[in-house]
Amino acid sequence: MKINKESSKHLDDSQKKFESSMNYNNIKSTENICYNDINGSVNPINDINPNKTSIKKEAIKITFDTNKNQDLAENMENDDISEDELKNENIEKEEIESDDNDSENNKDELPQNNEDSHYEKQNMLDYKDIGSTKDIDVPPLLIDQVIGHEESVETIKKAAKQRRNVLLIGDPGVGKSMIAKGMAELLPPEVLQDVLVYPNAEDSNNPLIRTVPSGDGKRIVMANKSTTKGYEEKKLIVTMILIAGVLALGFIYRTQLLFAILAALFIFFISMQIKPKNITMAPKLLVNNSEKRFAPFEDATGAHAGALLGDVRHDPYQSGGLGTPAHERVEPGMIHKANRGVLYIDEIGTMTMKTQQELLSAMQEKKYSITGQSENSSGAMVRSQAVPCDFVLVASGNIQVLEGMHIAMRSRIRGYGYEVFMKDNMPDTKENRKKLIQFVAQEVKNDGRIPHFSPEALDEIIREAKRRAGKKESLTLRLRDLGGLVRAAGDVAKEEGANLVHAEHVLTAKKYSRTLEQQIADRTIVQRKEYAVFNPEGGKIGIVNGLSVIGDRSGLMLPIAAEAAPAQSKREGKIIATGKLGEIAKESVQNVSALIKKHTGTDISLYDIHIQFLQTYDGVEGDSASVSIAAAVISAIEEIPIDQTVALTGSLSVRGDVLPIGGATSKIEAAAEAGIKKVLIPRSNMTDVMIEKKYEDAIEIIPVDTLSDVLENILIGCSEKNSLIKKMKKISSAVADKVPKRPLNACDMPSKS
Ligand SMILES: Nc1ncnc2c1ncn2[C@@H]1O[C@H](COP(=O)(O)OP(=O)(O)OP(=O)(O)O)[C@@H](O)[C@H]1O
Repeated sequence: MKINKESSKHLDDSQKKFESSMNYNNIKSTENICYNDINGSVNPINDINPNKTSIKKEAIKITFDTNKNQDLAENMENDDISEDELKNENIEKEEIESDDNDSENNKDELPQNNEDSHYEKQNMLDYKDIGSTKDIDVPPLLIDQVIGHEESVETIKKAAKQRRNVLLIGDPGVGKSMIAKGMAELLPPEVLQDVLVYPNAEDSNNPLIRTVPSGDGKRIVMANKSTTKGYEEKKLIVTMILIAGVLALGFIYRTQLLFAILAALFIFFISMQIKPKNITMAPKLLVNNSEKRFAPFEDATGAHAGALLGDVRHDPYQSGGLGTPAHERVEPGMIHKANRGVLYIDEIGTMTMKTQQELLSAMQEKKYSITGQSENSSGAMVRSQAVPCDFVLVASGNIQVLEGMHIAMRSRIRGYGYEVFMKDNMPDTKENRKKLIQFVAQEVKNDGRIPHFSPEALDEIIREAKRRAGKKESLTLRLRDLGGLVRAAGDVAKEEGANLVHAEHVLTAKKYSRTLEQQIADRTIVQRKEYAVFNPEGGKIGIVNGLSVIGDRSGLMLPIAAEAAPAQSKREGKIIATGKLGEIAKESVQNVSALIKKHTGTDISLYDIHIQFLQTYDGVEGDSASVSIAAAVISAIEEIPIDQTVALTGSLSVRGDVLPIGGATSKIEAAAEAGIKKVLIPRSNMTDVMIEKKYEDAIEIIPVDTLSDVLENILIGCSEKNSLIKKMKKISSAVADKVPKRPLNACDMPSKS
């Protein structure tokens, strides 16, 4: 086993942070920490550390143990650690300790950081004190159930008070529609109105509109109905008497029977047509708010023009006065139903410009006439008086939605309201974990079919929220997805007849609730292995195992091949990249050429360099493959093989520094799934790593800072590799500064720890 000294200090930080995330206190060292696994057996913390690799175990000991040398000596016995390495470890330890001391001394300078770490160590999560989520009170108001968007909620409360429009921009499932619904609860319900539509005696195609306080509309229509009922009963009796009389005469005068039947039918038909004035003038209740406790909330997402703006139904019997009166065919739109309430439109940019324009004029005028939306329908002849539609618009979508949004609409929201950008994660603090627990309690209550969650199950949910955040010290706010896991875990527990959801139910649910992208990624890995697109063994020139992300959080192996051929053009060589590259990916390919020239001294203008993203039919975007591209190209030019047991990811700056990327955890998991033994990731991503327990022993995670770190870890071949690294050091002083102080590793094949 080899010790990666570079990573030890970093691991120290990661370990401390992870430890605190696990809600363990009263510990003297990491060795005291145990947890129960699915099978109920007690395991040391090393087994649940996401950053844990064989190397990291050592690093942790170095960090926490007082008898370090003794441990190292033990490790030497168990593993192949040389005395030199032991010395280096001592130096490393001293460095770590002095760093720690430094940070102690810098306490005053860095109050925030130290406060945080102190806080992480000292505070216990309160949720261990609760029996289950049953003990958690769910706030009655929806707006108070919104987790993690305190600033947005404040803005919404302000907007509700002043009846302002709001534009919510954020990722799917972060609670935009929930906030909009919550806003409706904050608007005063006592000012609601009902809307009635009456026929217009002078112009039947222009029905009249009347607004009354909410509840009155229903009363007026009911009163009218009871009058109508009495009249209809009387009319029926008279009609029956007349028909009976005529038929009786027909029977008396047998020869006239046929006439009598025809006369009876005629009487029946006429009586159907007779309607006194008070009935023909009966109103139709267009908007009924009588039952509403809160201001109305109308979700008009994806509504077509008729549903949004109101419509008048077609009547094939319009001519001759035999059809349904125009006012009875008038149908309200969502803008009218949302009067004095909230009209919510998700993905507003997908609405046609015409509909957005109409919506805009409705917002400006606060009233909007209803007319038939189809030009070929008789409804288009009808136009009601203006119907009130004084709503608060809450529009939402992701950032791209702005492109499809009518410019005047956006300006109107900005001028008379607020624009809110919603977060997709929140800091991992005690307070926020409590909020997540409240979220689980809410989801259980709202679902109504699943059992409550035990503290260990909550622990597992919080850990998953941390993983899904994909960012250090953060918890995800994509709570719709997390709610899916809560429900799936509840279903598993229910199936087993458990009274509470336990940690093992959450773990089982995680298997069932894999996203489509995760399933596709799994299948792609199997396929690529089958067809030998990549093979995690040995070394190959110009082929590197890159890593990418599909969907939200699914990693995928991205094999990249590079080939360098003498330039065909005398003036300069070309970089030719294939595999459906997006703009950012193309730019990163260009940047790599500058880097290679600068850092290896090779004039790549002498070559035509072909870079292929193997089997990427869906395209590649982002620059997180730039490190991989650089490694593949350097390997191709210098003809030094690349270790195929290693995968890597990272964005390369033009100075050769490896910069952080997104989706570190899922990329590492994808690499482990593909049988990769080592993965190189940017050092600054180390604290983001929260890999699943099952991958912990399968893969070694190595943090890298610079391109030379990458090459050191990925190239195979003793003399060529060393001379390349030396050349790089010599050529670029910038790189030389970044090269680690430690001596070069002995050249060897990758370790199989
Ligand atoms: N911040 C949050 N606090 C509490 N629950 C949340 C939050 N975000 C999402 N949820 C849960 O997820 C569900 C779906 O959220 P919601 O529909 O509001 O998301 P959205 O941002 O509007 O998504 P989309 O843009 O896809 O419509 C909510 O009903 C709630 O159960």
